[in-house]
Amino acid sequence: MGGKDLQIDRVSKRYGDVHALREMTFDVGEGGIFGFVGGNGAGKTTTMRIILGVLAADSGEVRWRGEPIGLETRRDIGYMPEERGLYPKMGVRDQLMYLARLHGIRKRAAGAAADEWLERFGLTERRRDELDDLSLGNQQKVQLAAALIHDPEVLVLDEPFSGLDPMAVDVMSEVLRKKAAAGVPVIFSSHQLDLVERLCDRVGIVRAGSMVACGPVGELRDGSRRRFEIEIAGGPTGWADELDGVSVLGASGDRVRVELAPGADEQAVLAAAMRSGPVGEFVPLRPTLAELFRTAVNGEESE
Ligand SMILES: Nc1ncnc2c1ncn2[C@@H]1O[C@H](COP(=O)(O)OP(=O)(O)OP(=O)(O)O)[C@@H](O)[C@H]1O
Repeated sequence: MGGKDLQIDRVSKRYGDVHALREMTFDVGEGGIFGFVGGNGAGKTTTMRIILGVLAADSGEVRWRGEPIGLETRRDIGYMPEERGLYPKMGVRDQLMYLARLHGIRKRAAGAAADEWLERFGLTERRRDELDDLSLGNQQKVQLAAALIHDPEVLVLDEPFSGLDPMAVDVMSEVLRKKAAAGVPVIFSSHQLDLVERLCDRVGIVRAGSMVACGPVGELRDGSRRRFEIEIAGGPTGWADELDGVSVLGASGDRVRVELAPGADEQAVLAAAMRSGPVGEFVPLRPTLAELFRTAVNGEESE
């Protein structure tokens, strides 16, 4: 996996009194899928628009492979804007071809690319239909095809999964995985946290225009806190109460849930458990992305 291909460096943006972005900072490397999550109005769309250059930042910089991103590179980005923006009354294949031609692709190659993407999204039968006549999910697939038609070097997708049925989600996920595997950095925003957790190797959680947590999903889940559930047959009580660096969160039956302070040794906890009786289970309790999200966005600690 490559270096920091796309860097968003301390980007700030105000709309009048609204401070939409405050020093937004993150990067996406070659072959990575980056999930951009945050509550409504957190600043995801604004960030994506600034990456694309459809909106100017007040300060900060977007860099592509170390250089400030310019018009040429921006042309190589595949963008799926939140407001979608295809032509509702134009035939599906015609508009894909038109967009490919705008990117300088010759007619024959543009036709072949349009046909290929329509085939991959299962829309070959609908190629002559107006976009308007397609279901929402199928329109969404055409939008993604439009972002992909010129074989972009980067993909920036604003909520590409919203409104898709599970089958369409699978098709879309597969396309993003393949693109990432071919070295194309992919950034997408979503409110579907289970999907983000499944698909992304890194996530960024945004609150009020800033990045509040960013990294591989596994690391964020491991790093936020260390909790364990321990089962000892016979359910002795109080065995964990006096251990250094250990708080007991609760107990029921044979099980005790504990949280370790930073630096506390989990092996010492295991040894203490084993002295108290036969240990059936010693299980790390890792928060889900949804729990991390709630903690990061609300500042509330979830059990
Ligand atoms: N054109 C605009 N004029 C004024 N304020 C704006 C404009 N566009 C966005 N904002 C404000 O900037 C902030 C960030 O909005 P943005 O659309 O980037 O959030 P988002 O994370 O994409 O939200 P959502 O998940 O709801 O799509 C919000 O407070 C929003 O109201």
